[in-house]
Amino acid sequence: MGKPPNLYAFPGTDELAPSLRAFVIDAQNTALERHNIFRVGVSGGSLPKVLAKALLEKKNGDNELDFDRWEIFFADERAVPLDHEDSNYRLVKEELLDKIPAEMGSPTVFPIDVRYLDDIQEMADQYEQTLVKSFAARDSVKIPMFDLLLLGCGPDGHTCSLFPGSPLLRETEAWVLPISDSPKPPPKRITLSLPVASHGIKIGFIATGGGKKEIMKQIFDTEEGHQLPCGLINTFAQDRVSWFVDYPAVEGVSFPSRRGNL
Ligand SMILES: O=C(O)[C@H](O)[C@@H](O)[C@H](O)[C@H](O)COP(=O)(O)O
Repeated sequence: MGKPPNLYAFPGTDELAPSLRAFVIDAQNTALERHNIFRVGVSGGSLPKVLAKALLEKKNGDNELDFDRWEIFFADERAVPLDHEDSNYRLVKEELLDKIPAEMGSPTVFPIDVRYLDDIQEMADQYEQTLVKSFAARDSVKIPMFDLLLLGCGPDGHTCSLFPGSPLLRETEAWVLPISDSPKPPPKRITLSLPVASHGIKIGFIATGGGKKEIMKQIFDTEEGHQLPCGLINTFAQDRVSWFVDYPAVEGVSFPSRRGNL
């Protein structure tokens, strides 16, 4: 596997949160030094809640996070209105954005263009243009390199809306792809392509709960697991990847995890 990913295990999310916070702040500071902007891609699922715990629970003043210089993009999004219960934008807004105290600044957020709910290819193309404007305009890149991607892991090994065995995994050109038959509802979505998802300067996976232990064993302990979307990102991105998990999620996993702080 080359340089293996980092696997950090904690008793629960209360203990995981401070280390995830340190990881995010480190990525932020590196990005701000490098190009004065911090571009983050986030997924839906259980992640936004854990992220909010990591970022917002510090008491006694917080000058470590500079949200004014954050740009938040969606690693995947469901083709629904922004106030729909399935919307990842709505989830991130309610769990995190709405709770950021004014004195900590305010991120610039890039939701999908809901004029294209009935044409997800166009929605994906438009979202790619959104990325082009932020990334290529500044850095003239062939592929956007997010300063930080924060991703989840589904019980089948999917990440973003890249599902096991999907032809989307073979995409080499497009940055953003439409999917109309997602096995996890709702079916219509857009997602970052595998090359973009693998090119994050830092990539953090968050996986918690005993429901993840079987897939974690596959991803980390088997050859077949390396072909699953999460496993492919581990293989491509190597030690740029850090997993933040709780003990129930890695029960029975042989791959060495480090316990406690980074
Ligand atoms: O929009 C989505 O469906 C998510 O982006 C998806 O990729 C999620 O991250 C995983 O399914 C893990 O979800 P949990 O963390 O809730 O298990």
